[in-house]
Amino acid sequence: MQMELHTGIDLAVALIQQDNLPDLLKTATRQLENAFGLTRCWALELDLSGRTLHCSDLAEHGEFDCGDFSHPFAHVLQTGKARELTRAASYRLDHVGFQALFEASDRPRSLWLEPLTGNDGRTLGVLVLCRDEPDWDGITGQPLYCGLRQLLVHQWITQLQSRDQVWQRRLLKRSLDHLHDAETVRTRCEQLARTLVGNSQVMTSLRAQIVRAAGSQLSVLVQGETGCGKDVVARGIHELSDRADGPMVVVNCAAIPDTLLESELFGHTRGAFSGADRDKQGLLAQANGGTLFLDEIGDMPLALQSKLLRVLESRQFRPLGAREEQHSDFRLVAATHQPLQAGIEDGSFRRDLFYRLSQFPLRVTPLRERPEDLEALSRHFIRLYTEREGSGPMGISSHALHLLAGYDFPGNVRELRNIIELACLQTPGGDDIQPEVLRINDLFEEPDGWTRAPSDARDRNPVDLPAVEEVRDLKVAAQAFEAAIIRERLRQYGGNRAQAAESLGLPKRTLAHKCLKYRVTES
Ligand SMILES: Nc1ncnc2c1ncn2[C@@H]1O[C@H](COP(=O)(O)OP(=O)(O)OP(=O)(O)O)[C@@H](O)[C@H]1O
Repeated sequence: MQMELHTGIDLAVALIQQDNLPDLLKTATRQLENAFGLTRCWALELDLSGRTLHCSDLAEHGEFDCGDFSHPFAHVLQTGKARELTRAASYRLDHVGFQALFEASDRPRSLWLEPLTGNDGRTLGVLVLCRDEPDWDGITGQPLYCGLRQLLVHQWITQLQSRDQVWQRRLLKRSLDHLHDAETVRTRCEQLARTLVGNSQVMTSLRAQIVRAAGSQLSVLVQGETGCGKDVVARGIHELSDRADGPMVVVNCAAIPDTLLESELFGHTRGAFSGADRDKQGLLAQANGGTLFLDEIGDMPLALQSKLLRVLESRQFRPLGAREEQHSDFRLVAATHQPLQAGIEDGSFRRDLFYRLSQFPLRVTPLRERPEDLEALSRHFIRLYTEREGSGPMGISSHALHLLAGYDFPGNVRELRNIIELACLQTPGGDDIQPEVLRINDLFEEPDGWTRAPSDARDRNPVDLPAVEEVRDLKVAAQAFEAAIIRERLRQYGGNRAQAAESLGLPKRTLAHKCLKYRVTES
C-alpha cells in the first residue's frame, strides 16, 4: 500500500510537470505501460474539428476518421463506453491505421479502448491499453489507475485550455496587427491625397499601391502620359518610404545630353576626360541612403542602359577614370511617358533593364479617363494659387466644370493646372471661376500676336516670341515656343519628319514624341 502510494505520487508529479500536450500524453502512456505491465499504451487525441483522432506516436497512418466505422475507435467515441477488443477480432479489422497500431503494439492478446471525456462533457480522445494477460476489470478498478486516469484528464483539459488561450492571443494579435496595418495604409493614403489629388477609383487605388511600393525596396517604374503626375508619384514613394530622411536625387535623362549623362550619374575623377579639372561625385553616389528618380528613362542611351543594369544588380559602380568601385545604397524609381514596349521592340531599350526597373510597376491614368478628378484637382490648384498670391477665386462654377469635362487634356494635369491658374488671374477674388475665363485649347495654338507678324518678317523669323513681360510660366512659354518651331519646320519640309528632325538636330524619335506631346501634325 505504502509502495503504491509512493508510485502514485511519483507518477502524479511527473504528469503535473509536463507543460505541453504531446509530452503529457507521452509521459502518461509510458507510466501506464510501466505501472500495469502493458505491452503498449496509446493516447489518441481528438482534433479541434472533432472529426479526426490523431495518434502522434504512430509514424504513419496515425489519423483515424471518426466517421469511419471500419476501425474500433469510432464505435468507442460514438457510444462513449469502454470496450475490450481481442486479438482475433483485431486481425479481422482491415483498417490500415488500426493494423499499423496493432502491429506496433506487438499484436497483444487484448486491447482495452477507453474514451476520455472531461467534466464539461468535452471529448478528449481515446486511451488504448494493450496487454497479453487481459484482466481489464482488475486494472481499471484499481485506485492507482483511476487516480492516474483522472489526473491525465485534468491535465489534458488544462493543456487544451492554455493552448486555446495561446491561439486566442495569437488570433487577437493577428487581427490587431491587421487593423494596425490597415490603419497605417489608410493614414498614409490620406497623407498622400494632399499632394496626389483625386477621388476617382483609379487614383484611390494608385495611392494604395504607392503606399505599398513605398514600404518595399523594389524598383518602381511609373508609366503614364506627359503631365499626368508621374513626378508627384515618385515623390510620394520617397516621402512615404523609410528613406524619407535621405536624399531624393532627380535626374531627367532627356534633359542631359547623352555625352554628359554618364559622368553626371557615375561621377568622374580629375583628368578622366578633357575638361574634368577636378573630382566630381556622381548622382548615384549622392543618392546613397535615399531615392534615385530617373525621369524619362526611355531616353537613356543604350550603352548607359547596360551600365545602369549592372549597378542595379550590385549597387556597385565605378566613376569615370576611377580605379576603385564605389557602393551606393539607393532605391530606384524610374518614370517614362513613352511606351517602353515599343522601344524594346525597335531595339532602343533593353528588355532585361525593363524587367529590372518594373519590379513594382505603376501606371498613372490620363486625366481624360478620370473626369471625376477634375473638380478636386481644380479646387486644389485654386487653393495653391490663393496661398501663393494671397487672394484668388472662391471656387469653380458647375458650368465651368462641365466645360472642362468635355475637354480631353492632352497635357493632362499640367495643362489643367495652367488653365486654372490663368482663370484664377482673370477671376475677381472671392468669385467662382466661370466658363468664359477657361482658355481651353489655347496652349498650343499660336497666339494672335505671333501669327499677325508680317509675312516677310515671318520668313526671316517665323516664330516671334511673345513679349517677355507677358510670360507667366516659363515652362509653358518654352513648350509653346518649341511647339511653334516644330510646326513651322514641318511646314517648311512639307511634313517630312526625318528632314525636319535633322534640320533641328533631333533624333527622329524625339521629334515624333514632341509632335505627340504638343499635338503637332504634319498638315
Ligand atoms: N494628382 C495630382 N494632384 C495634384 N497635382 C498634380 C497631380 N498630378 C499632377 N499634378 C501636377 O501637375 C503638374 C505635372 O505633374 P508631373 O510633373 O508630376 O507630371 P509628369 O507625368 O511627371 O510629367 P512629364 O511626363 O512631363 O514629366 C505638376 O504641377 C504636378 O504638381
